[in-house]
Amino acid sequence: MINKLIKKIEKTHAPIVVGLDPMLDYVPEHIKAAAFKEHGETLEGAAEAIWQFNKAIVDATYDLIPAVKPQIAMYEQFGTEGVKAYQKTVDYCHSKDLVVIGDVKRGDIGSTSAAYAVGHLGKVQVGSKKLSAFDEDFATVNPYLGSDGIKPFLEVCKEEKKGIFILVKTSNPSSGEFQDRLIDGRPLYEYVGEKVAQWGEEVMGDNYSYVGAVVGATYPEIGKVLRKVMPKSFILVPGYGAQGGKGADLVHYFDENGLGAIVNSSRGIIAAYKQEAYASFGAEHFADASRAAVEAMIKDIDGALQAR
Ligand SMILES: O=C(O)c1cc(=O)[nH]c(=O)n1[C@@H]1O[C@H](COP(=O)(O)O)[C@@H](O)[C@H]1O
Repeated sequence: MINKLIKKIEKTHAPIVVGLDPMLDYVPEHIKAAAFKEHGETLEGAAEAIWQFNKAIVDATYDLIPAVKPQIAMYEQFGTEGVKAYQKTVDYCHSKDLVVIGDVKRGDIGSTSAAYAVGHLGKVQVGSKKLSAFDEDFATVNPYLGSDGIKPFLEVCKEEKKGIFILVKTSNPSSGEFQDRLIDGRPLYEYVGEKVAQWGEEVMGDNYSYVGAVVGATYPEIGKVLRKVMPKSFILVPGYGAQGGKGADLVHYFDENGLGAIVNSSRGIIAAYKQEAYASFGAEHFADASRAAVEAMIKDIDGALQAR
């Protein structure tokens, strides 16, 4: 899957991923009204609204982008109906040939991680059959439990040729509380980065490993260091747009060929119609606003890469 992701980035010239994080507040009133008319103000109604919202955004942007990243929390808040909307979104994105990064941030003791890995990336044994469940292409993984929480994911990645992005340095304001702590004079994120590089050696694609890393756009100096620590790991870079990251900050996350990183924006794309810059589209044309925001993001990142 890492090879497919890279091919798609080369084809679209867009090292970006659209984050499908559909909070109900971002869904325009006309979509909510139609969903509530059919299902009432219920969890089912909410799930229908976020699904219709996602579908319109995917339809408006899929030809410009290589990948999407649905964040499962936004769906889980609506219970099983929300999880069904997550699944519909994953399947629909696959039908549009998009690479799907399931932002599920899993990781546990070995046996439990194995179940997460099987459910999200692999196939679960049911009687004589092996069945795919969520079937994303990549999943985000939390490394805090150490190697035995990661190894089951590596096994499934090997079998299925899928991938993971392991949290190394997250974009949030308090990420330094633990991740920047010095151990023998070096920050914890560097140790985690080294482990990511090591785990990645076991599951190499053509040029990059199936094991990637998450490094937030909000800490560009750290991104520069970690690019060197993990030369064969693709970096998923969240924190662009709504959290303040800009193209010019991100050039060091990429290799000399403009590969090696993929930048996520969620609210900046899906709720673009609520921003001043795209307000002229209006809520009716929210998906066109998302397309314009994708085009602007590609231009910003490509411009920064060309200028370096
Ligand atoms: O793993 C992630 O994707 C992630 C890691 C991180 O360090 N920071 C981060 O913001 N994310 C996710 O990336 C998305 C960012 O959303 P926006 O700030 O709206 O672009 C959310 O789905 C977050 O959960």
